[in-house]
Amino acid sequence: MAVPVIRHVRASVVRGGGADYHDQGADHWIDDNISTPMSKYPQYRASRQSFGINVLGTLLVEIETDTGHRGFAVTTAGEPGAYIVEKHLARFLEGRKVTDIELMWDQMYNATIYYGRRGLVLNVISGVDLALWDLLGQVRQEPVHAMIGGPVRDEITFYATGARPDLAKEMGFIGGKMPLRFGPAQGEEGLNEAVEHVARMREKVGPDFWLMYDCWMSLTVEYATRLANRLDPIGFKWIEECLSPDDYWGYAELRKNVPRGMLVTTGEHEATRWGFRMLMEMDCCDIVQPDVNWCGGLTELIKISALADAHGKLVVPHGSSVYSYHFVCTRQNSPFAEFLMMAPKADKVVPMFSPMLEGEPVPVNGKIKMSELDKPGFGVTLAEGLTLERPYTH
Ligand SMILES: C[C@H](O)[C@H](O)CC(=O)C(=O)O
Ligand SMILES: [Mg+2]
Repeated sequence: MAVPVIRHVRASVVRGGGADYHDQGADHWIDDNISTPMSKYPQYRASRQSFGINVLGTLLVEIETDTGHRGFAVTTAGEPGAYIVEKHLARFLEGRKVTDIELMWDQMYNATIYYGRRGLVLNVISGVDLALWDLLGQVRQEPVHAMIGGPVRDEITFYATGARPDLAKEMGFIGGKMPLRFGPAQGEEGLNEAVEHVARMREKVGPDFWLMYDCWMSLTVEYATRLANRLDPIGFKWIEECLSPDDYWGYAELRKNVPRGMLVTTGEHEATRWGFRMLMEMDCCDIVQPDVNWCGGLTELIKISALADAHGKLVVPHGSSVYSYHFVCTRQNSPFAEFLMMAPKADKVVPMFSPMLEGEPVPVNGKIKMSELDKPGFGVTLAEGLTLERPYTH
């Protein structure tokens, strides 16, 4: 059988939620007084949108073959991402067989290395890579999970990230990860409030439900160590992304400092096998959290995961909806997954990439059954009625 050849690559921008899940309206828990590296500036403390967390928006990558097959994916990269796809990366796809994914990845990475390696460029490469996997699934009429080894369990178990772990418990999740609202910018009073908040939540959820803090790169080693020690007696599962992703040395120190049994997690803003190699060889954390939308896509996540397995680390990907679900179900060292609560008050389950995807599965009683993922590619289509803008062509 002749292998279909890629004919067209298109990149568009979509605003309002979707893969850029920080691009929400007013009064959303995800933008309400969260400790960040910008919290030291009072004018940027109350809202992450005030310093531009949502400037990029969602990038949509669509790929079409000479046989009329189509694949697509969304990621966070917006208009600059669209430029990179159209003006730079499309050349490595058009004319290639749909099965040449490894080769296309290698060319995209090496051709952008002089201005890329991580951040925006890797978000874009991830988006293209995921669209290629979706396309291959459409051509073969197979789910992505089946093409990367197949499921190792019947369902995926989730913890929830959001402002209301107490409600997440009622919805069947195994744990609740809260945004840290008070960090070094609020001094001792902030630290006390952060600890008291967990104590109040522990009262509501009982002794066994996991509680975690997402510190979104906003702490110092000294502050994170004190916070971890104060939280330990309350029962605390993990402390996440306490430091800048560049501070591998700080993470290594923090991991030694935290109380025995408390986990240190990080990696959502790390990219490629080489970035994760640093985290693992320096023993920076217990769980790595690559975001398949940002770390280099599925092609790279498979390598990161193998590296993590060899280092005895769990891989619990950050967010990323179906792109993460199709991976997590295939790996023994990814025993559970994250679900980001995108309802503004975190009081109900809505699809993580709302309102962009049709057919996006959601956890029911904290679980998604494998049968939900048994559709070609990533099993989703673009929602109807979206406003797509294609700012560049090639
Ligand atoms: C809640 C966090 O600040 C961030 O918005 C999401 C994240 O880091 C995570 O889900 O993990
Ligand atoms: Mg996080």
